[in-house]
Amino acid sequence: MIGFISKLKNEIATNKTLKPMRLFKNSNNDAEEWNKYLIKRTEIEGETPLWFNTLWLYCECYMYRILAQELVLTNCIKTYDPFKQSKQNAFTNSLSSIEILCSYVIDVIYNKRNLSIMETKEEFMKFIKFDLWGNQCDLSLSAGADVGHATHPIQILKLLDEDILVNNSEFVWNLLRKPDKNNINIVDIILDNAGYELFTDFCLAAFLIAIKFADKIRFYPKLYPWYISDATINDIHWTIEYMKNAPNKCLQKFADLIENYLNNNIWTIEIEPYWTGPYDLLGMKEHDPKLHAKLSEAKLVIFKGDLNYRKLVDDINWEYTTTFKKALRGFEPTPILAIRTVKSDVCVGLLPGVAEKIFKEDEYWMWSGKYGLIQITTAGNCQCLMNETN
Ligand SMILES: O=P(O)(O)OC[C@@]1(O)O[C@H](CO)[C@@H](O)[C@@H]1O
Ligand SMILES: [Mn+2]
Repeated sequence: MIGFISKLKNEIATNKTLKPMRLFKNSNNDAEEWNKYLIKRTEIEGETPLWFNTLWLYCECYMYRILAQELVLTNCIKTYDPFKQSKQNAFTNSLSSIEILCSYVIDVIYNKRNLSIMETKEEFMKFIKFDLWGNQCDLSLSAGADVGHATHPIQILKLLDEDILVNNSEFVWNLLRKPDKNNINIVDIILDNAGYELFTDFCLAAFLIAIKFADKIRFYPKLYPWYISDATINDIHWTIEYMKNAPNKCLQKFADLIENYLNNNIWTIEIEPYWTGPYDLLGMKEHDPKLHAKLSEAKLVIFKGDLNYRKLVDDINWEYTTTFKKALRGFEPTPILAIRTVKSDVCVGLLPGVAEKIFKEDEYWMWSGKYGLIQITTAGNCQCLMNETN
């Protein structure tokens, strides 16, 4: 593996071609699909894709996928996750924020059962924001260097409101509070990072169940180690186990609640290879119609994070004022909610002049994760509600 990695690093640094992945006998994973995609890109580009010349989204995903493939091909480290320790550190580095948030969640779920509708709405808006800012912690942006959440997650919330460039939480509230046509209200969460962000996903999911906005939450982790910090099923189980054995009573209580949800299929963990495949999300209907149909059963699908956003809008440098719905180009198995801090240079749904104004203040704003988006397809052309919940 070390030999493979140094060769790969050299090929990247010297702008060599991307190579087909090695397959193994009776392979039943999607490496062949990746190889087909390489042929397709070769046709489109008129030559074999080169590391510096091909699409960033494609070659970056390919890098993680070929690394996973080489690991799978070994005899003794097939299931080794090279990023496991970094992900676990990302969680423990954020413990003080996690404990504060956890006692808040436990209080809302167990002690505040009789909230008025307005109070519930206020909490709803907060839980979405906790989940948004959780996305600031990713190990890909920091190139693997330690990350953690260190500020007080509740006190800081109001101060961060001006950094939410689009906040469609009101539309999300209106969608979820209406009873579904089906009897069972499903919310799907396409997860992003393990560590603090995954914990905020748990908080939002538990809150949605507590206020009966969802009967079932389906979590979708990554099948392979991905973008350093993305959550795999092992990371989910490790997180719950850690919480269960932590000295903090709130963490233990929350872990019990989560286990109860999982044992009763109120929460499920769904393994789908599509998220680590070569296609953007518009391609799902053609390449994985079953998954597309599955998502359409949900009342809402939440896509967490920057990479999912890039896949939603196909990493196209849309005008910043293009509507979110338009940038999705027809991918809408059900209403789609993107909760993402801006860490790469794609962004849609802004009011005219907003992007230009921020560029004047900070030319690197699109790479920093300072700004957030809460964007839903049902907002249609009203995507520009700025901080409507303030
Ligand atoms: O999807 P996430 O975890 O929010 O962000 C992943 C990320 O840091 O990785 C890429 C750079 O390697 C960018 O797309 C993005 O900034
Ligand atoms: Mn990630």
